[in-house]
Order: sequence, then C-alpha cells, then structure tokens
Amino acid sequence: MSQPDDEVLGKAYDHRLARRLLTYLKPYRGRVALAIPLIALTAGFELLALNLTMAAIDLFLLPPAPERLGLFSRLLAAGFEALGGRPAPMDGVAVIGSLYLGLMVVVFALTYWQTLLLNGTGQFVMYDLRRELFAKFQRLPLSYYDRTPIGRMTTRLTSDVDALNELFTSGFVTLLSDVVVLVGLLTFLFLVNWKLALVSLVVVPLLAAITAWFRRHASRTYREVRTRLARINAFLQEHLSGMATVQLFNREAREGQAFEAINDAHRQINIETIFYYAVFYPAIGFVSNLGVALVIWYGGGQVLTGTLSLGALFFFIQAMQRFYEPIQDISEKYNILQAAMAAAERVFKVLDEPLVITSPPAPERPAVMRGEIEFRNVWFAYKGENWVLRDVSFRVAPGQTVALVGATGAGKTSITSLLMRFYDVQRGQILVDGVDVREFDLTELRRYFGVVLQDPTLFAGTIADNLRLGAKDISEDRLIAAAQEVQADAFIRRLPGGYQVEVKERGATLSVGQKQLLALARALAFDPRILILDEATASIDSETEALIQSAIERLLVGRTCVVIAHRLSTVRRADNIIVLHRGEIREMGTHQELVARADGIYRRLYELQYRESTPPPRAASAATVVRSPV
Ligand SMILES: Nc1ncnc2c1ncn2[C@@H]1O[C@H](COP(=O)(O)OP(=O)(O)OP(=O)(O)O)[C@@H](O)[C@H]1O
Repeated sequence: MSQPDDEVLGKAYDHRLARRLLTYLKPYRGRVALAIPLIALTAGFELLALNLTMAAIDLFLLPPAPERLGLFSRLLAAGFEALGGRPAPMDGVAVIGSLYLGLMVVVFALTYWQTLLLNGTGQFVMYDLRRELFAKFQRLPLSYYDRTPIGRMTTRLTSDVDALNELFTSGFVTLLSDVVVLVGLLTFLFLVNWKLALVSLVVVPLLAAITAWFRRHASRTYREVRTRLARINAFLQEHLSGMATVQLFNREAREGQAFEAINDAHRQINIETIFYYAVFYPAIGFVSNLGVALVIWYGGGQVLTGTLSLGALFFFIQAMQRFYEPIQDISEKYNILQAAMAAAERVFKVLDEPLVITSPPAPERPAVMRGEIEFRNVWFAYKGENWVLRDVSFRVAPGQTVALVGATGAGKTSITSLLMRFYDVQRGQILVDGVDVREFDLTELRRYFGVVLQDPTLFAGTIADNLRLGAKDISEDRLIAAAQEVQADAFIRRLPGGYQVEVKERGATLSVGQKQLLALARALAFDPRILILDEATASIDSETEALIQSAIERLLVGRTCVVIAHRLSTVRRADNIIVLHRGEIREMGTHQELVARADGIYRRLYELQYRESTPPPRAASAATVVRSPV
C-alpha cells in the first residue's frame, strides 16, 4: 500500500541527488555528449530560420535603407555578391524559401537523432535502475518486508523509475533547448534593435508573477493529486485482493461508499488543478500577445519613421511568440523536476537500505553436510526487547525429526525462520553442523533446507517450472521420480497438459492439498539435508490427506526434519517434541516421555484433543488442538 507520506515532494532541485543521478548517465556519456550539441544545434538552426524570414523581407520584398539592414541580412547579401550578385526578388525569395526548407530538413534530422539518443539513454538508465533495485530487493532481509508494504516497493520499481526517465528525457531536453533558445533570442533581439528589445521585455515581470503564482498552486495540487491517487491505489489493492471477504460479509455497499469518498476527493483536486491550468495558459498567451502588441505599436512606429526595417519588425513579432514558449515550458517542467527529485530520494533510500543479513567475508563451511541443528540459549525479538523466543536451547541430531508444538504465537515459525537466517538472533547461537549460521555463506546455508509451507508459493510458469524453480541440474526424470515418490504424479497427469500446464494466478486453480503435494515434490526434487515442514491446518479431503501423510513419511527418511506439527501421527513419530509456550521451551521429550508426565502441558493437550482425533487425525481438528492455548 502506498502511503501518503510516500508522495511528499521536496525541492525541485537537490544538488546531492542530481549528482548521484548523473552517475547513472556515466555509462552512456558518449550518447549524452553527442546529444547535447545536437540539441544546441537544433535550437540554433531554429533561430537561423527566423533570421531567414527577416532577410527575405529586407533583401527582396521591402528593402530598407542599406544602413538599416540587420547583421544577418548583410552577411547574406555579401554571400550573394560573392556568388555573382544579388538575384532578382522573385529568384531571391525562391532561394531563401529553399534555404528555409533545407534548414527545416536538417532540424528534422537533428531532432530525430537527438530523440533516439536521449530517449534511448533514458531507457538504458531505467533498465539499470530497475535491475539494481530488484537486486537490492532480493537481498534485503525479511525484516524489511515486514515493515514495507508490497505496493510501496512496486511503486519504487515502476512509477518512481518512470519519473526519473521523464527527467532524463523530456525534462532535460526541453530545459536545455529552452535555455539555448532564450539566450539566443535575447542576443539576437538586442543585436537587431536594443530599444525595441527593451520594450518587448516590459511584460517579463508580469509573466514572472503569473508563472510564480501558477507554480505555487500547481505544485501544491500536483502533490495532492498524487497523494489522493495513492489512496485510491492502496484502497483498490486492499479490496480487490480481499474481495472474497468483502462479498462474504456483505460489505459491498459500505466499501462502495468508502471508495466513492476517496474517488471524489481525487476528482475534486483534479478539477482544482484544471482551474490553475485553465487560468495559466490563456494568461501567458494574453501577456505574450500584450508584448506583441507593444512591439507592433513601438516597432511599427520605428518602421514608419524609417529607423527599423519591416523584416526586423517581423523578426521581433515571431521572436516574441517563440520567446514565451520556454517560459511556459519551464513552469510545466518544474513539476517533472520536483517529482523526479522526490522519486530519486525514495529510490536511493531503498538502495542505501543496510543489508543486515549478509554472508561474512570469510565464510565457514562444515566438513560434511550432516544436517545437525543446535539452538544455544537463543533470545530473539522482531522488535526491540519484545522477546518472541527466550533462552531456547535444543539439539537435533542428523536424520532426526523434531516436532514443534505450541499455541498460536508461541514462536514455532520464528524458530524455523531463524534457522534459515531470515532474521538474526539477538543473543545466543544457532549452529548447523557445528557452524554458527552467521558464519555460513548464505547461499550455502540455504541450500541445506527444503521448506514445505501451509500455503506454498507458486510462480507463473508450468508445473514443471514450479517444481524445478530454475534449478537446471534437476533433470526431467528426477522431477517425475520426485512427484511419483510423493504421489503427486497421478494428479499432475490428470491435469490437461500434465507437467506442462501453466499455473495461473499463483495456483488459484489448484486445491490446497494439491499445492501441498507440489511443494512436497519440489522439496524432494531438491533433496535437502534439512526439511522444514509446516503441516497444513486447512481441511483437506481424506484421500489427499492420506497421500500427503505418506508423502511426508517418505520425505522424512534420511533427513533432519523440523515440523511445525498439527497431526498426532507426526508428533508420535517425532524423535523429540518441543513444547513451546510464549517463546519458552516448557517441555521436551518423546511422545511416550511427555504423556508420562502427570501434569505436563503436552499430556493435557494430548488428553484433551489428540486422543479424540485418532486415527486417522483430521487436519482441521488437529489444528484446533495445537492452536488452542496450552
Ligand atoms: N514478522 C514479524 N514481525 C513482528 N512480529 C512477528 C513477526 N512474525 C511473528 N511475530 C510475532 O512473534 C510471535 C511468534 O510468532 P510465530 O509466528 O513464531 O508463532 P507460531 O508459534 O508460529 O504461531 P502460529 O502457529 O500461529 O503460526 C507472535 O507474537 C507474533 O505476533
């Protein structure tokens, strides 16, 4: 969910951020170095075209006294003389018309080239940024995921990167060419007639005032639009993914009203934005035309008294119109700049996020992979001193099965997460084959584990892809053998397309039991030393239940196994049962040992529930057992 604070816009220009952004252009500096002169050249040629129209009037249509000819017209006239004399007016306008056309063809080619170069660069930079961001996301610890909504991460990768692209392409190009045009025009205007140039600039303070007014309001509403849009996105994300709950609890009308409110807020702010735009553009147009009117009045007078050529007046009028374009542009680009800076700030924040779970510089490696686990006085909290595990110690010998039993929130899942080093312990040590998990190379450590969760994650792709998860060394035969071993093969073959059928929408078309079977087959195909199993608590039909049961049994052979147990059969078979209560180990031993304790927690649990649910235990009732407070 995107948070409103996500959308806070700061400065339109931040030197520190801009410098860091520039480093992304470094690999493409050749392209940018080529594009910049192209942009300047294009703007220069456009100015030249204005001069050509002036020369056409002054040299051929209505020539003024020779001393009133502008610099460019004089240069052009000298050019004609050198080539054998000034042509007749009819030919002259044809020549200038052709020159004009030629110039425009060049402008076309230059614009095409510069667009390819810069927009292409923008795409390269976007690609690099996304790659870097995704790589970072893949390395960030799970604690980051606990506190960051998925929607916000997606925004970093999509719209934030887009905002930066816009800065690199349209923002940068327009800004550069606008600056060249403004400076060029001003120079020409003053060269042609400084008095008229001053008159035409009279309206500039007015323009500046209008622009400042617009910028102030537009950037406020722009920010507000983004915030409210973020609210819509967050609302939609939450409600579309939770539609089943909305429908089940008949909340459609209420949610409809809630959506109406945020949708309306979004509409209102957009209408306010439209108001500012509706005032700004005509106002700028009006004031620039006021400038043109001044030029016509003052310049026209100068033409009549013979102090200004008609060509020069025409040049001024055209220049006026071109002059205000950059001013309009710059106020518009201000938003792009501001949004890009804010996006850069957020993207860099992710990239600078410390990686708290990393491999040590010189990792240790156990001599042999046996699959021994040891927790030594482990204390762990997700946050501060909110202990989720307190002084937990136990040992699992290679090949043994340990069952974790305890009420919901007792800390069972936390134990398995720590084992795979998704989090680091605050005190104590976790050892795998005698080596502290923090001393392992992370890849090596995680290679030890196979995990079967209650609701296994399936990715887009075929069933085979999902079993293999990209591991090329798992052959087709091994894959099928694994599926056969856990008896998933039969149901896979019944699917239209078998192993090649596409898993859609994260496996929504498969039942929970089928997904479990797939997860078991996947675990077996990877042949891990240590298996972590979170038994399903959802109701599964008894046939699938039996299949899963026997699959698990096969999977346990020759492996160390940590089971978050919900079934009596699993608990009974375990070599060791750990009874957790509020993060502490209260009892430990085999089923026989624990039921023998007269007032033990496990015994109470067993007498209350487990016994009733045998044999065979229904997953749902077993779940209720373990999840009720002990
Ligand atoms: N990612 C997390 N961030 C903060 N607190 C967490 C997180 N995961 C679990 N907790 C808290 O840690 C405690 C132990 O949770 P854990 O998931 O280990 O329990 P559990 O025994 O596996 O429960 P269940 O049987 O319901 O899965 C709970 O109080 C829970 O609220």
